[in-house]
Amino acid sequence: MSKTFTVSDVASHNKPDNLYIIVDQDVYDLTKFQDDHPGGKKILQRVAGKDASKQFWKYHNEGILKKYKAKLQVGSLDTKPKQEEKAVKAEPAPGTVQVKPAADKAVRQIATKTEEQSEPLEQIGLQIPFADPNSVQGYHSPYYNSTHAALRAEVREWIEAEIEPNVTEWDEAKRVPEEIYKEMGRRGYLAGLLGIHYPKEYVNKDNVPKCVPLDQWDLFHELIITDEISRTGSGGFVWNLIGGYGIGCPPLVKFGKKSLKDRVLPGILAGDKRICLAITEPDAGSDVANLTCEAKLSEDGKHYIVNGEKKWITNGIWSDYFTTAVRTGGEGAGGVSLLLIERTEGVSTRRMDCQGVWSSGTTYITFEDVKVPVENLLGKENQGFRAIMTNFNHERIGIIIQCLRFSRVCYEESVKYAHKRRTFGKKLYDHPVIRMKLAHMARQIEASYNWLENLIYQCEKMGETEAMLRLGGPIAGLKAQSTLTFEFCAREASQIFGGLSYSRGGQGGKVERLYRDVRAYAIPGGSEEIMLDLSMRQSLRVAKAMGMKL
Ligand code: HEM
Repeated sequence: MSKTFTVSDVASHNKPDNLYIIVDQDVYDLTKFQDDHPGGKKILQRVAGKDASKQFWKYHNEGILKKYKAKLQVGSLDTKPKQEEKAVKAEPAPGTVQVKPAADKAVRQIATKTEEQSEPLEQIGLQIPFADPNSVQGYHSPYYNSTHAALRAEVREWIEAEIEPNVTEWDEAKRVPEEIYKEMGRRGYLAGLLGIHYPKEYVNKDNVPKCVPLDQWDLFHELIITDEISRTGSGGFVWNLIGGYGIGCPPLVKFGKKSLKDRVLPGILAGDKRICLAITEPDAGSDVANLTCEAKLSEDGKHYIVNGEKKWITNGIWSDYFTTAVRTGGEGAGGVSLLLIERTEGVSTRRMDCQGVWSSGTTYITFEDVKVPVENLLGKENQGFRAIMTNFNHERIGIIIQCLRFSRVCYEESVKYAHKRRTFGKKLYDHPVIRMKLAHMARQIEASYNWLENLIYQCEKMGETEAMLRLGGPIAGLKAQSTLTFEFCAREASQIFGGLSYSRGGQGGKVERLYRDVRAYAIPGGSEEIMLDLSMRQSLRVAKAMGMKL
């Protein structure tokens, strides 16, 4: 791999049975690969022995090289600088600014000189305006310090190197290797996604994030993990890792008995066991108070016997534990409890085929005479409704973070593509109608994201009850705002990519996938209609109780 070639060395490998090309001063042997090349072998034979960088970037994005480099690269040109910058593209798209090492160093010095949160943090990424939160593009922010910057850099490096090149394959296969989930545990990320302090008492001390002192862990660290894994542009991937866990585990941590937590939490936080949230039923979605799955106390009072069905349960097919809403009492909200059901006799799960989030494992569950020890009751009997409602705020914040990053992915992919695709003699970006689309995407993303950061800050500062009362309305409003933003951005990106986002995979692959994922965000966790209505009802009800004057 470390072999050095001159341009004329490469030129001699110019036959179908001896086919080398140059991309960005690296040399690739495509002799065997040409038969498998999805774009055809003749197109490769036409550039055999030549520098094909321009043609390569016309048809592919960064992920391709990340995926195939190790397999196909045989060396580099003698003219290639030894200490090359990390950027993989030959020419950054015009309009994008690569952070220069000197500038980077200066920014780093600023960041380490003081821990004051108002100083700009280290810049990462391509610096395309609005493609990242401006706090990582050298702007001031009151919310972040150097521990946030370090965590973001750590997660981004992992995702770019080991996840992004494989996400499409995993999505098509409708599952993510179990090893990736375990890695979330080993890195200590799972334990940091519970909407509370970092539960270090349940985590092996070698498996915690090294760049953040755990007593400083806050909701912005959680935001960063979710935001960065969402850069993959796959709702299925994100939900595979944190979809079931992020909503199923918090009720166990908050309301589970100590003996139950001691027994099951370490395995879950380590990524060895999986947990999901089972609330929705074939006949009860947003209308949680009317669910029918019943749990009857056995005569000896030692078990609940559970019977019922749950539908659209994320991660259900892979889960060992199900945080389940059951009816233990009479009708309505006052008869609902939360139970941790373990995978045991009487629990059956089957995968559901859905429009989007393919690798998330959407599941139909049946419980038939399942015996659940009373020790597994989370909180008090018939008081589960409140716990479910509190949990919704955390779930919705997660959905908002993901939707806004997916919107950025649609925008970022569009900006890059608009700088390389030419129509009617000019780049797409040079057509005002395309810039208008990008501007409408950016303004919605930025406005929503600033609201998100503000609400997370409020969650950080308020106690749980105050947050539940005063933030339920705004969080519901922002959930609707971000799913609508996501839908808008996916649509506009799709128009910019044209046919490339109509077929699966390739350059428009992320946009095509996200377009299919939109409904998985706009419907669950409270549909847009219910969210908008709740945002008014809840906000005004609470304000009235607090002395609002009309
Ligand atoms: C290291 C060398 C190369 C690798 C590993 C590679 C790999 C791939 C892959 C995986 C695809 C499927 C689409 C995607 O996932 O993006 C593809 C499509 C394609 N490739 Fe390549 N390729 C290479 C070089 C080239 C070169 C040099 C050309 C042109 C001279 C080319 C032209 C195309 C075309 C036209 C398509 C179809 C694009 C479309 O469907 O819109 N490839 N290539």
